[in-house]
Amino acid sequence: ATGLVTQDPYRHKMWGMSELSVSGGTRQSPINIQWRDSVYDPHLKPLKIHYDPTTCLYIWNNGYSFQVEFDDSADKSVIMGGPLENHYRLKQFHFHWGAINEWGSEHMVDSKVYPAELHLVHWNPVTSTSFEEAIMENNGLVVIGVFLKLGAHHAGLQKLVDALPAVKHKDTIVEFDVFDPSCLMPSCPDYWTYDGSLTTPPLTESVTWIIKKTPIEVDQNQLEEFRMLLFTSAGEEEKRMVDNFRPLQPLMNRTVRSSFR
Ligand SMILES: Cc1cc(C)cc(S(N)(=O)=O)c1
Ligand SMILES: [Zn+2]
Repeated sequence: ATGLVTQDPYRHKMWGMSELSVSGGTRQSPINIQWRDSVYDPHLKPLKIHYDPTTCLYIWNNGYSFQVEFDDSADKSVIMGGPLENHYRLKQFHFHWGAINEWGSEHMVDSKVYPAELHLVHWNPVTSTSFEEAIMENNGLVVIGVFLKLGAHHAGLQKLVDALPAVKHKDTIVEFDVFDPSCLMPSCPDYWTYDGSLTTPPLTESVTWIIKKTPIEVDQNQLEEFRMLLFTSAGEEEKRMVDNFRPLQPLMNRTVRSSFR
């Protein structure tokens, strides 16, 4: 993983390992999850996921990743259970990936890095009145992380991949209706959970992370489609959208809990 340092993905942005952690940063993300240091918590419940496919709105390229946005004006696509005290609404999901299959994920497991990582971002409608407010709230957000590994073709992901050429450039958008992101979840219920932060600005320490233990499989062509997106807007000199992951952050005084023995 030392190679990663020279591959500092956001070398053109000062919020990787090199910047002063945000607000005294005691709970920054991503982290390396040391399996043997994680603590089984028998009080952790199974995660309950109820996504309504008709809440899917559109896909857009935000200059960091491609993002699928959902209608979060009601409790239609929600998660509950797991480490959570109440339900959280799905707002968006996006991915992080590398230029090659040897790296790309933000979190690692025993220093193993995956070629990509899916983040499903949810906010707490009980303690916040909007997603924007929840970003600034302690535990205002829950992000589910799912690792992607190279393997079989993923039929559910392909619908998303087929739309990517329409959002090649930064700030482009395409309608995307009726998609159920549950198809991107592994069937294995096991997860780790820890308190962390956003991995992109504003890097606020408002996230309860739920990292699924089992990766989903996608094929080479699907990963290569991610890598054909651009960081840059139409008309600018093209910069391929790759290595859009933040470097590992110090664990500091945190314990990662597991839902499984
Ligand atoms: C709210 C939010 C926005 C963005 C762009 C990225 C995240 S992350 N990578 O921490 O899941 C969260
Ligand atoms: Zn993310």
